[in-house]
Amino acid sequence: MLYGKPNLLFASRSDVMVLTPWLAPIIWNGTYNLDILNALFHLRRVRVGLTVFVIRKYKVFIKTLLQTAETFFMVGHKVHYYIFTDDVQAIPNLSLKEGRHLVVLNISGYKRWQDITMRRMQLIRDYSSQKFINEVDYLVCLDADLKFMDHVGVEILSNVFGVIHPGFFGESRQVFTHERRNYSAGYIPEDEGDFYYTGCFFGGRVEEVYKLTNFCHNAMMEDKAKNIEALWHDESYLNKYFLYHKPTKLLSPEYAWNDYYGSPNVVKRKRLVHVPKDYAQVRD
Ligand SMILES: CC(=O)N[C@H]1[C@@H](OP(=O)(O)OP(=O)(O)OC[C@H]2O[C@@H](n3ccc(=O)[nH]c3=O)[C@H](O)[C@@H]2O)O[C@H](CO)[C@H](O)[C@@H]1O
Ligand SMILES: [Mn+2]
Repeated sequence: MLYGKPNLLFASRSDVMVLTPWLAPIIWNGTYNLDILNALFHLRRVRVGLTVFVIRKYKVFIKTLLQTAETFFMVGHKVHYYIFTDDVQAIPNLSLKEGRHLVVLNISGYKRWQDITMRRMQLIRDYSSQKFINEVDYLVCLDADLKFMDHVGVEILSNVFGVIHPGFFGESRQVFTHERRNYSAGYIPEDEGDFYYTGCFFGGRVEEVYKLTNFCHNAMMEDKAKNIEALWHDESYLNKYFLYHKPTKLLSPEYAWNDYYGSPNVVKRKRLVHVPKDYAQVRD
């Protein structure tokens, strides 16, 4: 493996935080050498599962997500796409590159969009212990209304990782839309919270994703028994999990961009971007 020697007296980025106070790397463009990482993960023959849910009208998003993933996601590595859907026929049968597989998982779905988004935690948990654990090393869990526009590879992989929401990376705790009702299982006190993490992208080793999704699902069920729902649903419970079980790697907002937030200087590449959607159209 040939590459330039790392220089201890040179900071890869001086404009952003690249290491959290609990010593987890924050992945920004320019902070890593992809050749080194690819070589290490190839030696481990890493297998990556990507989960996505397309229930009811969200089927319109799947083709773009898969097509762009074939170009930009984990190129050269083994990939399993796990598509959870209520309509197997609607999933396009794309021809995939070598070492990449499409697995369509038939589920029944829920009526309310809030339940569809929250119940992803329960389903990912259950499939993690019954299936994913036997087939892949890492899971990457994504929203459907996304498209890859640039490289997303093994630099994201770690025991458990989260992505900093593009709307809040410069904000104070008061601005974070954490759940603030102390009787909710998603509650985060006003003087706690590190970052605001997006619900659209998280992952890690299958065992860790099992723990994360189990926590979030149980928290949601606790609230449901009290007839409440956290402010931003699964995203709120995810933020609660990450507060007390800190992610071992964080991805910068490059990994969950939304053009609504323009083009700030610190964001050099927009890797995974939201596809604009008409809420009235897709959510019934
Ligand atoms: C960018 C971001 O932070 N996204 C989060 C945010 O809103 P979003 O507005 O991005 O949520 P969304 O409408 O994309 O729903 C989340 C996901 O659930 C699935 N789905 C939803 C409805 C439906 O009828 N069919 C279906 O398949 C689909 O995979 C979708 O991408 O808040 C949600 C909870 O409120 C989730 O935490 C999302 O991850
Ligand atoms: Mn979304």
